[in-house]
Amino acid sequence: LPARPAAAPPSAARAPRAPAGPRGDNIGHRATSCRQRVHRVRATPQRVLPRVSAGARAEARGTICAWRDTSCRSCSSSFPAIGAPKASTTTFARSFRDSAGVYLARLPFKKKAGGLSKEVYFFDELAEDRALSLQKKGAWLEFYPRCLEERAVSTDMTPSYLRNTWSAGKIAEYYGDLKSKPVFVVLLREPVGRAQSHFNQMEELGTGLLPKGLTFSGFVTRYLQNGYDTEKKLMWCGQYAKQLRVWFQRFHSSQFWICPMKYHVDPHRFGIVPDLTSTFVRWRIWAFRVASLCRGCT
Ligand SMILES: Nc1ncnc2c1ncn2[C@@H]1O[C@H](COP(=O)(O)OS(=O)(=O)O)[C@@H](OP(=O)(O)O)[C@H]1O
Repeated sequence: LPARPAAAPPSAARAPRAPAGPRGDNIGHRATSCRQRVHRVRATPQRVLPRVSAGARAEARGTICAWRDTSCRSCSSSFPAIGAPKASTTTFARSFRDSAGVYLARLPFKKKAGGLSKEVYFFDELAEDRALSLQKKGAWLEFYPRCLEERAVSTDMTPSYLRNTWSAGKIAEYYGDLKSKPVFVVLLREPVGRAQSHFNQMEELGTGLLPKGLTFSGFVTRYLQNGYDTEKKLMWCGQYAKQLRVWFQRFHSSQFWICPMKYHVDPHRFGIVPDLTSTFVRWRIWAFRVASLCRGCT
């Protein structure tokens, strides 16, 4: 990973000296009494706040500058869906991205869907071979909307992150001091059904990653006999407890929104919430107006 950009030098972070206030606020004034001196000390930190319009300030309230770098004003993903593969993440992504204020990365090299991308693979091993990579951190952020637009949530829904033990570390390193801010969506499906769905997809795609003639039932039998797993680790993909343990070592467990797939695709049947997705989205949009990550919003 590249080193995090160095913090801006103190002189750059410091706001220019304010002119003498006309209304008796003594910021920038010479303190002439003890009382004024105390007031001045308290007021000083406010001087580093950006001088932006009231509307923009309201929008930015509660957002956090990741790098204190005003050259880039794009917002990183604050709400990644990390898995699991074949657990209805595409359905989730579709309903979610149609909600107001929700943004997916728009990748110029992607032809379909106007470049909108559910799966970015930025924190995956694949990222190293792609146009996006951790080495191009700034380039990645440019694909997200700018701060202070009507953005509530920006997201990356790459379901392979959950199973990849390295993705948690990459994300934690990337966010650094702000790693307590993102919230991760995890949809989980009954593991054998998940594996079968994945197996079928690999067969249909003809990836060549399955041994010739192997049926799903033969695969399960071999797994039960000697722990055999395919090259794509289809059985490992369903071992959520082990995977989440790695994530919980990097992030606090309260940062994970974990939902069994059956509740997501058929909430009525379980009498949970009449419309789980939209309720969830509304709640999250509210939450992320407060907690979203952004870069350079000063
Ligand atoms: N609404 C609803 N109801 C029932 N089942 C649903 C629904 N949405 C998605 N699915 C099933 O989820 C499987 C695809 O999951 P993903 O979209 O996560 O796949 S992927 O990882 O993005 O490739 C895939 O499972 P299989 O059909 O067993 O392959 C989809 O049928």
